[in-house]
Amino acid sequence: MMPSARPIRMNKDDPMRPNAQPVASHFINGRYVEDTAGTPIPVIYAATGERIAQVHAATPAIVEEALAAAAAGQKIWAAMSGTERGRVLRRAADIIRERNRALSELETLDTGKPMQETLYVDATSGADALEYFGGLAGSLTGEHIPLGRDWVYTIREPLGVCVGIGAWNYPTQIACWKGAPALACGNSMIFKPSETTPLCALKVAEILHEAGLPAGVYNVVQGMGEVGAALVSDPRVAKVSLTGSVPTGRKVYAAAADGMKHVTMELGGKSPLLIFDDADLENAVGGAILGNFYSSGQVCSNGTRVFVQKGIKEAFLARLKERLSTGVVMGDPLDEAVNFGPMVSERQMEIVQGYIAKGVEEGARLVHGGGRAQREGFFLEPTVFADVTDGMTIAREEIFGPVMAVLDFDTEEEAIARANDTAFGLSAGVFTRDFTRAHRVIGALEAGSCFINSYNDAPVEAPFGGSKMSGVGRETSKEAIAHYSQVKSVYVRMGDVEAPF
Ligand SMILES: NC(=O)c1ccc[n+]([C@@H]2O[C@H](COP(=O)([O-])OP(=O)(O)OC[C@H]3O[C@@H](n4cnc5c(N)ncnc54)[C@H](O)[C@@H]3O)[C@@H](O)[C@H]2O)c1
Repeated sequence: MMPSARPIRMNKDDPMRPNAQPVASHFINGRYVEDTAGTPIPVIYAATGERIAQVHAATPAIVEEALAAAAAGQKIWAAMSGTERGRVLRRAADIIRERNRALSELETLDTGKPMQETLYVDATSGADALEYFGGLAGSLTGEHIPLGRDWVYTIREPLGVCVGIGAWNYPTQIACWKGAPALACGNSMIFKPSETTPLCALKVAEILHEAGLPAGVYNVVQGMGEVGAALVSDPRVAKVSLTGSVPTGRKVYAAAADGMKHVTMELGGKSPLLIFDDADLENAVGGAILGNFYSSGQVCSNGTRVFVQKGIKEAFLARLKERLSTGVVMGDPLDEAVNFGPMVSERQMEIVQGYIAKGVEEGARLVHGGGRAQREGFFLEPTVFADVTDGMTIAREEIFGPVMAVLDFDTEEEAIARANDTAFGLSAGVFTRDFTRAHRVIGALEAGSCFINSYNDAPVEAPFGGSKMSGVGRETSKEAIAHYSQVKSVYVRMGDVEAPF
């Protein structure tokens, strides 16, 4: 058992670099906990390939400790008023904002994403979620349904112990997007971060407890798939929220179904971005850059199939190439001048390199990038393929890297049909100056999170999530409340019971 709160220590060998090594691997029942019998998980800084920390996967004893703590903590938490719960969440949001720089540095070390992103997006959006759901916590009420003399009232109740399982691209945000609505509703949470990025969620847990969260209400355990699977199948768990790939989603959904548990599935995508001839060229190019190269392309909602109408195609490609040639600054992501970081891991880099090779092999025209950057770490160049056709592998499978596929189209109807010809349905975007068309096209696209003349905005006030194979349920916004609570309905008879005999 270790002390529960401390700032990120500076590295003794390099005083300019924060020390990534956490106090211990897990955070359970309000404190850091270690069990070195668990499989070691190295934390690799993607910009250099060096090992910067190590944690241990949870042993069965750690999983049991977390489940017992979450079950006990949930009872205490649910007995508090919504306003009291909300106050804790809002206080945690304030602490996160005060420590934004240190938390952003940790996010950069965990993921390799540039400080230019992490300073403004990661801890900040986590704080937004805690603040937003903290604000809602006091108003999560049922309703009164009059039935003549009788009446029904409903009570919005927590589900119980919730399990959150994270992907590696937004470790702080995912820990908060799942934790904040769960806790606002009176649930407890056990969060298992991705084994690739185990550091940030520990800080979220630490800060929540510093803000007054009762012990056991938000716990973090480390581990690979089997730790996630052990949590999902435990009968004490009422709900599972996964952010991950479709193959993992299938497994987790099936395991949750066995215990009839609630699920939220935030899975992968191969989203279409439609650019019409009349679009503002600069904004369309900007949208395509945001939707393909932010976080080095490691964003689930990315618009990686960029359908460009033939009349604007050459101008679009020329301007895109120009902006990529002059604007990309690669380097140590801790340097705030850098705007393009590495792949999260060597493995992810190799997966993306495999897709680039496939693109070339299947006849797509490489118009920019395509190679590994000549530097240490797992950097790939931002890559653009033109003349991509619908059947090519790079147009069908999620790549999760900085690879844009540009496809041509003639008519609106054709673009919609081709955009929808995918098993995924996470996001979709349209760039046009014709607003009637914009709304008509978005209305016809099969996707959960859509954009008009913009791409990849994710404010906490708006629902986020996918349709088709991209997922079930919604995160963020008031919609998330329905996925972390259940309604009890109570019939109240004011007169006598009329029984048949
Ligand atoms: N829709 C979204 O909100 C969203 C956001 C980010 C990432 N993603 C998706 O996540 C994927 C990339 O992340 P990843 O490579 O970490 O995904 P992944 O599916 O490999 O792993 C996700 C998480 O599931 C865990 N896991 C693996 N097998 C499990 C099992 N059998 N039971 C329980 N847990 C298990 C992993 O340890 C990890 O924590 C991409 O497909 C991306 O699109 C989706």
